[in-house]
Amino acid sequence: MNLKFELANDIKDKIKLTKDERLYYVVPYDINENANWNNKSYLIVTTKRILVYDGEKISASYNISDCKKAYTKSQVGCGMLVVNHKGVEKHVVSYSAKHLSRYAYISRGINILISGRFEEVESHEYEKTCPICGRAIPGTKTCPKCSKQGGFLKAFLRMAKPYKMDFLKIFMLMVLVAITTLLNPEIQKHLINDVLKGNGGMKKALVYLGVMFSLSVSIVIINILKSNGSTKLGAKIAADLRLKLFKKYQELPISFINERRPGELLDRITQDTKFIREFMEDVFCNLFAILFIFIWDVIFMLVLNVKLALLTFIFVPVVVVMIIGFRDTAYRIFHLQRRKSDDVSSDLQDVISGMRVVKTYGKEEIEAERFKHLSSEFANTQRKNEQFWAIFQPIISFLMGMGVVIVVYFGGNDVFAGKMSPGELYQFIAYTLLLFQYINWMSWMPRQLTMLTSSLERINDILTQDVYVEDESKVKDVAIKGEVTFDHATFGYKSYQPVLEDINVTIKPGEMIGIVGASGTGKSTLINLLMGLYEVDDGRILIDGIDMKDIKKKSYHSQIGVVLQETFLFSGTIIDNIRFSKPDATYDEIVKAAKMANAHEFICKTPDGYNTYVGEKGYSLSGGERQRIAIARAILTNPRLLILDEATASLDTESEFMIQKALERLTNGKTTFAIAHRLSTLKAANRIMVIDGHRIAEIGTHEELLMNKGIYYNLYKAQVS
Ligand SMILES: Nc1ncnc2c1ncn2[C@@H]1O[C@H](COP(=O)(O)OP(=O)(O)OP(=O)(O)O)[C@@H](O)[C@H]1O
Repeated sequence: MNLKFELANDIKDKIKLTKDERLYYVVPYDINENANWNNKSYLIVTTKRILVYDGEKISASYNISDCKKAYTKSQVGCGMLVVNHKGVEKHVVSYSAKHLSRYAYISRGINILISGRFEEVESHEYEKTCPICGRAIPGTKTCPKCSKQGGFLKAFLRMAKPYKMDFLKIFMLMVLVAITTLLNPEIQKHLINDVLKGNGGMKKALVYLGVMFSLSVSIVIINILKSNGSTKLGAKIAADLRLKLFKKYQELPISFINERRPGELLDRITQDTKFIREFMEDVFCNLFAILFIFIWDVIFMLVLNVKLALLTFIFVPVVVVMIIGFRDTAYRIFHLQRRKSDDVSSDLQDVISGMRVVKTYGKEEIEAERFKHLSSEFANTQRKNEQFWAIFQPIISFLMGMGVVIVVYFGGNDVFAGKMSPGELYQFIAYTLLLFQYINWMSWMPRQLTMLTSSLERINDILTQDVYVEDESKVKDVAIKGEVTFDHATFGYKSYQPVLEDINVTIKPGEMIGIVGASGTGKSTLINLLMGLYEVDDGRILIDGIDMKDIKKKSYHSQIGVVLQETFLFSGTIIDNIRFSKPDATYDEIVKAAKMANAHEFICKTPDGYNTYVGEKGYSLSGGERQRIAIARAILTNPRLLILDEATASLDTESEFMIQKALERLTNGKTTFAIAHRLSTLKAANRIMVIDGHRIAEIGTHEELLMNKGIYYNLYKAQVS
């Protein structure tokens, strides 16, 4: 997200930077003091001042040294930046919702300057609206309308690069097809002129027929080889793209995955790669052969009879203009169709994974109705798309076909006038028919290319996303002892909405800390940060005094264990699921872990013991059983840091007892973060941390917090009574 827009020179002159003053942020604001839309107005932040440029003049200026704090206020569809200037809250600028994130960064940047530091804030978020056309960007990194110019060929070449040799082989076969195809009319001319006009005998005729036969057989053989090669190449490219996308999904930050709908991500792997494969099989394998034939065909026609050739091409410019004219419409409809397809896939995915809830509440009909609506919207766009091509393509074929009529009429006249031999006219008509046969094929090209462009764009949107790559020279393997420090840690899922602010706490190695607080206060967020799923926006998380960012992710994750309320089991056997945390664990290690997790007994009672297949999400196991598998998973890696998120919530007393016992074994001597709503489950905790109002509201032992008579005391009282 751009935080430093380019300023015109006349505005720069008005800022009048002093000698040691630097320009840090320049961002537009679009609502003026009368609540009207505003253009070309900027908020400018230098190392010393906050300036407001209202489109004509610098209308306000605040010295940073006089400010205490900057913050943003979100309102419906808009927001405002406020600074505390000389003790008075000053409204600096207002902006529409599209700038909410941008101003969150700016207020953070101003606060850093207020605190006397000079780090510049950067934003890795993408723009939500296109800076060129101003439209909302619909689920892709760049605006589909503005990005498509010139980008397609590059994207295609980038995709094709690893398969150079395969492309070359197919290309050679295409050239062979073209040569053999173009030779046929030449032989036919000789057959008519040399043999049929009475100059040659049966022997000569048989020779020509033999050559024609051999050419036809060669065309068939080369075509088979070519189609085979293209099919293989198409399947190979599609498989490679699927794998690349899959790997990329795993590398992308969880925030990116959360922002996209599952169906949309799924469609890019299944549908878009399928379009590319189909393009390779149906279009690409003929593309160059046809272009080659086309060019030579035109040359032959011009050599044979220039006048006739030019008359044949009379409609070509009309067709080209039509194709260019309708390119944008075709592109837009295709993009819409792909998005509607995403909607259908996402809804289907939602309903299938939430089928239990749907059935429990008897909402099958409502869901079917919703699906029907989405499906018919998709069908409508698909219909519009097909209708468009159903009209467009025959018009193009018709226009091009008119050329044959012209050839027959004018060519016939030339033969009658003795300017052309019948063989030459036959050859010319053969070339014209060939030309129109391929033009007809090419009239499908805009459609195929639009499909390919749209799919390539959606695939590239994912593949070109920036991912955080560890700098091998900076990160290191660390044997964790277990001290965890939150040092002024601040984080929000949305940059303008902090969930946790200025968290400061140190947890000693082996300490168990309970995390409590009302629902939605940020308990899970705290452990999400600790699990490395998100990075803090400000401040640091230190593990044994080392910034988490400087520890190799693989090394860190191999030393943490997690037991969450909802245990996700992959489709596979129980043993596979336990082994997930440590793929090289031996059978004995797994059984030992399962015994410690109080899981061995129930596993032995399942039909195939450790080899029992647990279906998708492990539905065939009870909540308590799944939980114990998760504990066994955690035990297996002997983690130094343990994260328990309501591990015993919603379990019956017996299960809870079994799990408590297993957890006691697991947590022994390990730094443990345990979230709990039922405070009784935190008896073993050394300290308890209460989160409220984005911050740590209270921290201490159970007894200390009770004596405080604060939030914890009230929560405890409410639960006991
Ligand atoms: N992936 C997400 N994207 C955006 N906002 C989120 C996300 N996850 C949580 N939030 C928001 O962050 C806030 C804190 O959520 P969090 O899950 O950390 O609360 P919690 O204290 O664990 O709640 P609970 O006790 O109900 O589980 C909530 O307002 C929630 O809506």
